[in-house]
Amino acid sequence: MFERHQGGDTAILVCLDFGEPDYRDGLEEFVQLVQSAGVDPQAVIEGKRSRPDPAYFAGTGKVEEIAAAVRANDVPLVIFNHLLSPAQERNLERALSCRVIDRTTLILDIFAQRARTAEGKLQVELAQLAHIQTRLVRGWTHLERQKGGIGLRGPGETQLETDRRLIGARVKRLKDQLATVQRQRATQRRARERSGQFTISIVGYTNAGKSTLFNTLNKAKSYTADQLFATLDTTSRKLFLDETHSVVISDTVGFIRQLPHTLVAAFRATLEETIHADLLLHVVDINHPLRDMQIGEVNKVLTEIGAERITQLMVWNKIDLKGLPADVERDEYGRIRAVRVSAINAEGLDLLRGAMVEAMSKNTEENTNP
Ligand SMILES: Nc1nc2c(ncn2[C@@H]2O[C@H](COP(=O)(O)OP(=O)(O)OP(=O)(O)O)[C@@H](O)[C@H]2O)c(=O)[nH]1
Ligand SMILES: [Mg+2]
Repeated sequence: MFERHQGGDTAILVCLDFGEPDYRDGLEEFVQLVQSAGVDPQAVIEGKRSRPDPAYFAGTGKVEEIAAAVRANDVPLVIFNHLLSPAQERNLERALSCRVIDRTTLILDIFAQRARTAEGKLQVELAQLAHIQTRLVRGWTHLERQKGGIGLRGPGETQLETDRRLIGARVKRLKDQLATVQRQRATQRRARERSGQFTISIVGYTNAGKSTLFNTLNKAKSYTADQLFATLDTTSRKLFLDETHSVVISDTVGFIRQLPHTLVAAFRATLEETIHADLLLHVVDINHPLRDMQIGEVNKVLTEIGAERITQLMVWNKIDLKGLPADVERDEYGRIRAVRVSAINAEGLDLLRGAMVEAMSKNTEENTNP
């Protein structure tokens, strides 16, 4: 249904949060996101959002600056690190004579490229359709002859009605298919619950090292990479913590700030594992300059999916990069707050296993003595 990204795309990036806190790091994350989508950034236009001209989002002078960069670099695409309304996108495309996409379309495209399982693909397509539906009012005709690349599917104006109907029908079919998958998952989960199996979900910001931790703990092979959103589908394994304790542990999709709502909604099925976990391992890159923001964003998404009450064990990862020792942090009551590890070197994983066993026994105590 969509033209897949062909690779080799080039783009001008626009980030208008200049002066906001964490501006530099946010920009760096944006560039990384764009590269994760397989797009080659040619230049970054920076600035502040313009108040007087909301239709353009950027003021007219800024739009001219972007247009000049588009011409100078001969790029077919401009990517904004912001959510754009359909009207803003349309106005900007007219003014710049090239495709304009927003942060949501960018993230959706990365997800579309990464989805591996049937379930993951269904969920991404559903999210894309939801995003497109709001954009179908726009005039596509001015771009009709351009081809390829992310964010572009070019039905002409006359196609609009047909497209709306087709999309509606497709959304319904996808939802039915997803419902089937969800029922299967629920059945599996109930079977696990009946067997009294303790379940743990690894959660965290994208690129924190969740899959690396999952692999090292399981010595299994799950896809890791230094790119954003390497993992999109939930993988679960049975893990023995010691002679007497075993758990089912799941690796999950990473979170990012401004994760599109449509995507969170679509990924509910995958995140079901997280909602029903007995314990969350919240993995954080201890060296990351934005780690506090990242923790906050992860907790925000957890609240959004109804998982905010599940006990969290913080895992400060990548201590090797700072030469920090593995360690367990406890609060004033002696409860474990966090464990410092290096997932890649398996440093501190014995401490982490111990902490998981402790959390398990706490949990059982609470359940038997309410
Ligand atoms: N130095 C160091 N690098 C690490 C460590 N753990 C993970 N990494 C690296 O960090 C990058 C991201 O690791 P992943 O395990 O794919 O991260 P993730 O959280 O699963 O990411 P997504 O699936 O994209 O959300 C990879 O390049 C890993 O090699 C660690 O303990 N130390
Ligand atoms: Mg991963």
